[in-house]
Amino acid sequence: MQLNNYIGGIWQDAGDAKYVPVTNPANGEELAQVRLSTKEDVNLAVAAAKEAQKKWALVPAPKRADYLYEIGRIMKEKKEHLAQVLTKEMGKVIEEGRGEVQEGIDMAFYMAGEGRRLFGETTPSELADKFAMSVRAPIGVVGLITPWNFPVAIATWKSFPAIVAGNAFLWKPATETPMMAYEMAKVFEEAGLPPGVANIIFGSGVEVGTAMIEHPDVKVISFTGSTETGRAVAERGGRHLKKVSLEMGGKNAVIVMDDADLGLAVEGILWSAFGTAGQRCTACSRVIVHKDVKEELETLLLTAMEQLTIGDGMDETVKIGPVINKKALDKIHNYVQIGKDEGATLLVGGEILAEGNLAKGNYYAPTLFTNVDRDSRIAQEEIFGPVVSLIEVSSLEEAIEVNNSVTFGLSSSIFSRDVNTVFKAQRDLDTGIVYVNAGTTGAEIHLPFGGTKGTGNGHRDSGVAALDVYTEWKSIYIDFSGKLQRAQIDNS
Ligand SMILES: NC(=O)c1ccc[n+]([C@@H]2O[C@H](COP(=O)([O-])OP(=O)(O)OC[C@H]3O[C@@H](n4cnc5c(N)ncnc54)[C@H](O)[C@@H]3O)[C@@H](O)[C@H]2O)c1
Repeated sequence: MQLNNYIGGIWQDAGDAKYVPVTNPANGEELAQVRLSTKEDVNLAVAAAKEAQKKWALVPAPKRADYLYEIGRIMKEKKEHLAQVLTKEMGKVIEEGRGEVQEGIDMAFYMAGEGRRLFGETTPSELADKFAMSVRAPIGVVGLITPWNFPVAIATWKSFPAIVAGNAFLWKPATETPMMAYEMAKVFEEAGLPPGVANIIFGSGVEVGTAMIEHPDVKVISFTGSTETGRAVAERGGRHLKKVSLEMGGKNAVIVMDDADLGLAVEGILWSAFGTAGQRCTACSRVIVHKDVKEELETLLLTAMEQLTIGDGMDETVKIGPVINKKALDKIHNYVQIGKDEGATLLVGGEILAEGNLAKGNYYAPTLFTNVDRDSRIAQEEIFGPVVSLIEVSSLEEAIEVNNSVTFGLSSSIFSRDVNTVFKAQRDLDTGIVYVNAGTTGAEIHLPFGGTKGTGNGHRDSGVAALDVYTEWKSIYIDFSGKLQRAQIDNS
C-alpha cells in the first residue's frame, strides 16, 4: 500500500515520488510505503488550501461546525478500525489506542459546539452614536506539524479548531505514523469537507516542514514535537514572521508526600510512567518522594511493576507495548547507562528485551532508578521511554523546588491527603497542568493543554484557548452619527 498526499480533495498519483517503509514497532512488519513529498507538493497544497479557504471563511461558523459533527460521527463508526491502525503503526496498547481515538471524537463534538459560540465582544465606544465590537476572524492557510506519539489526538486538537474558525490547513504528520493521517484524510473526504479545506502531506520534517514554514501563504504554524525541533521551527518561523504555536517536551514528576495514599500513588505512577511505554509528553519520568515513605514506595512499586506484561499492543492482555523504533530504543538504553555512570541505583529493568516473541520488535524493560541526584542528566532531560527516577526530599518546599528545577514545564502531580499541602502545591508547581491525587497524564479535551518554560511558547492546544491560535481579533467601529466623529481628539 502506497500512501500519497490528499491535496484539494484529490489523492495524488505516485508519479516519480520516493517512498519509505512504515513498520509495525511490535514486530518489524512493513505496513505501508509513505511518500516523501517535495517543496513542489507543498506549493500545490498551499495553493489548493488558499483557494478553498476564501469560500470556507464565508460559510457561517455553525455550518462549518456541521462538518465536524459528521467527522465525529464517522470516527465513532470507525472507532475500532482506527484504534487498530493506530496500535499497529505506533505501538501503544489497543486499550490506549481506543482511548486516543475517543479523544479525537470528543474533540470533534466539542469543537463543533464552538461553531455556535465563536464569541466576539461588543464594547462601549468613546463616542455617542458609534458601535464598537471585535470578532474572531479566520487567519487563512495554517500549517500543522505533529509527532508520532499521539498520531490522531494531537491532529484533532489542531485541525478541528482550525476548521471551525474558517481556516484551511496543511497537515504534515510524523513520518513514523502516516497511516493515521491517511485514515483521517479518508474521514474528511467521507464527511464531505469541501476540497482544499483539509490537505494532508507526507514527508520529512526538514523537507516538507521547512517548505511549509517558509511559504508566504502559510500564516500560522502549529507544531507539537521535541523541544529541539520546536526551537528550529520557531527560529525559521520568526524569520518569516509566522505566528508559531509550540507544544514541546516534558520532564514530568509525581510528588509523593508522607501522608499520601501510597497504593493510589503507585497506580498513578505506573499508569503515567509506563503507559504508551513512557512515550507521552506528560509521562511521569521523576518521582519526588518524601524520605519517610521512600522505602515503602520503592517496595510497592517494585511489586506492582512485576505485574506489567510486555508485548504486542494488539494483545488485549498486554499492558506495555514497544517503543517507536530502534533509534528510540538505543536512546533510552544510552540514558540508562548515563544513569548508572552518574551513580544512581538501578532497582529493576535497564535492558532491551529481545527474547522469544519480543525479538522482532522494539521493547524496553520498565526501569526504576533510585537515589537519583536531582541535578543529574536522567533527572533533567527528557528520556521518552519507560524509565523512572526516584528523588528523595524532606519537605513540600523541597519537593516543589525539585519539580521546578527542570527546563520543562508541562505536567506535575502531587499525592497528599492534606488540603493545605495540595492547595499550596497547585499554586507553586510551575507547569501548565497540575494533577492532585492522580498521575501526570490524562487530559480532558475541553481544558487548555500545554506547558510553561521549555515546553511551550504560551499558546495552548485544546479547550477554547486553542481558538486563539487559529483566529485573529478584528476590531470593527460602526459610526451611525452621520458626521465624521474623531475618537480622542473630539473627546479632549
Ligand atoms: N507538549 C505536547 O503537547 C506534546 C505532545 C506530544 C509529544 N510531544 C513531544 O514530541 C516529542 C516526540 O515526538 P517526535 O519524536 O515526533 O518529535 P520531533 O520533534 O522529532 O518531530 C515532530 C514533527 O516535526 C517534524 N519535523 C522534524 N524536523 C523538522 C523541521 N526541521 N522543521 C519542521 N518540522 C520538522 C517531524 O517530521 C514531525 O512531524 C517529545 O519531545 C514529546 O515530549 C509534546
